[in-house]
Amino acid sequence: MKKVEVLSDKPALIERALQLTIAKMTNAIAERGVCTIALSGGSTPKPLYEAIAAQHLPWEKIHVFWGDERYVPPNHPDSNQLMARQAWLNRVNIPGENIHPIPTNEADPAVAARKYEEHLQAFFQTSGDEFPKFDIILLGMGSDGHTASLFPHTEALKARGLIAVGNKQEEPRITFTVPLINHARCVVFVVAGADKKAALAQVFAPDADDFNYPSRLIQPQGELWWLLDQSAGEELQVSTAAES
Ligand SMILES: O=C1O[C@H](COP(=O)(O)O)[C@@H](O)[C@H](O)[C@H]1O
Repeated sequence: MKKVEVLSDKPALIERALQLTIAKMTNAIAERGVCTIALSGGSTPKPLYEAIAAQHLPWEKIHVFWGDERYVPPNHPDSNQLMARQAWLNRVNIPGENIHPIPTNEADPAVAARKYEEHLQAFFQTSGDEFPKFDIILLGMGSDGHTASLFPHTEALKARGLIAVGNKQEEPRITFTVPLINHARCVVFVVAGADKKAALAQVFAPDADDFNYPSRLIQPQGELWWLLDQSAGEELQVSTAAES
């Protein structure tokens, strides 16, 4: 199931992303007693995290992971973990053990990737070829069509495990792989800004190159939502009807 919505502006986009995220969290808790959510980084989701922090939710039933991380210490201004803690997690009464950051303290990022993979397998009690099923994976998209830290024409796009080392030029990052994302129950892209328009046209084109526009590779078994603001999505032909 793929749904695309174009919202009038960024505040409307964040409001819709909030409504959808809360609905999916609430459903997961009602159905399975717990919600597992993976967060995106970058600049777009910060107001979404601030809005989630203002909700009354059963925080002890929510487990928070990250879909990608820059390979910097957790107190570095570029850290996706730091941004989510400041905007959301430090503001609510969520137990520390429900927060599952990507480690960035190993000399070799590949070791950190393997440790996060083991952490996921232990938490979800999966092994071998089995993939965890996240209730919600939030994603952003860069103006080059990357998502998480799956950059165009990088080895990480071909990874078949859970976690890979992604590279932005020479800079290492840790990222969920395409198959891990595609096993989610619900994937929500939240994309804002006119600089995303050209890449979005390629991501939605019937015959573009998946390795040039990695967001095309995200085709989950569960729901796929693309929430766009008007400046990003104005040239796409899509319905604006809201549902959840
Ligand atoms: O580098 C990253 O960028 C994307 C998009 O970020 P945005 O600033 O354009 O919102 C993000 O989804 C990813 O998590 C992040 O590491």
